[in-house]
Amino acid sequence: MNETNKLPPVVTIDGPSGSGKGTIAKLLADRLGFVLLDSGALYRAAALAALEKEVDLADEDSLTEVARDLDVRFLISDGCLQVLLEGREVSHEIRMERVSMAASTVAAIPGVRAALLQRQRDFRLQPGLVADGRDMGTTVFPDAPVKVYLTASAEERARRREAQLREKGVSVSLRDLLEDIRARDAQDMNRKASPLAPAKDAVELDSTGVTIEEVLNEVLALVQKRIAP
Ligand SMILES: Nc1ncnc2c1ncn2[C@@H]1O[C@H](COP(=O)(O)OP(=O)(O)O)[C@@H](O)[C@H]1O
Ligand SMILES: Nc1ccn([C@H]2C[C@H](O)[C@@H](COP(=O)(O)OP(=O)(O)O)O2)c(=O)n1
Repeated sequence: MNETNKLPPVVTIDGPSGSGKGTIAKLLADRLGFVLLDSGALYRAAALAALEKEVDLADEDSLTEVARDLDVRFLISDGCLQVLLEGREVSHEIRMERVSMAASTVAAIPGVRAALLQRQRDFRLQPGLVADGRDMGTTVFPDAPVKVYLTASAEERARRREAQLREKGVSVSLRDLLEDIRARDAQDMNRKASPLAPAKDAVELDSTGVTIEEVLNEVLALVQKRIAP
């Protein structure tokens, strides 16, 4: 048995915004009793810290410093992920649209990604990890036995976001949401450092018109096949 075989197993779920990564990762982690890593929350917390410190989003050195010094903690409370930035609850704030776009901008900086790499790997604990993001299968956990690349059409993803926001009492035009999604896709896919792309050994699942339960069952079948029970 080599070192890799002794490490806890990882299921990576990468894909663009609104493809259902977070939903599937949470359900899967609950079902398997695995640890959950929402890597986007880490980039979002870094972006919020930068916005609050009024750091110029073009100043790569200062943003790298913000990421290195980031005081962020994740707690699970009543089954929900709570994000604490310098001890303050920011779970809702980091999901705001201005933070989403800033997170995508901050995440394109190689120094920021390097500063957050080990923190993500530290989530790999027994009995296993489910990690969602953009580069979980390509860069952070390249040896993961199960890699999923989840997609859905941009229109469907915008509709999902609209429904999600409507539920929170926020009304946003579908056209604006579609524009935001396309802008973020382009930024995340075209950057040099760990761009959003399927790992060579990832299984690609298109969730357009597919229910959450059906996606979950497909991923569970992969887990059963590739991770020894
Ligand atoms: N297969 C699916 N069919 C319909 N709605 C979905 C599906 N997967 C996720 N959703 C819904 O879409 C929204 C965005 O999902 P989320 O998991 O936050 O996406 P991501 O983490 O990829 O940005 C949520 O409201 C979620 O309930
Ligand atoms: N592993 C990751 C996770 C997120 N990011 C960046 C790129 C994304 O646009 C932002 C926000 O990610 P997040 O997964 O929270 O976004 P969505 O829920 O998919 O809308 O962070 C990244 O570069 N690498």
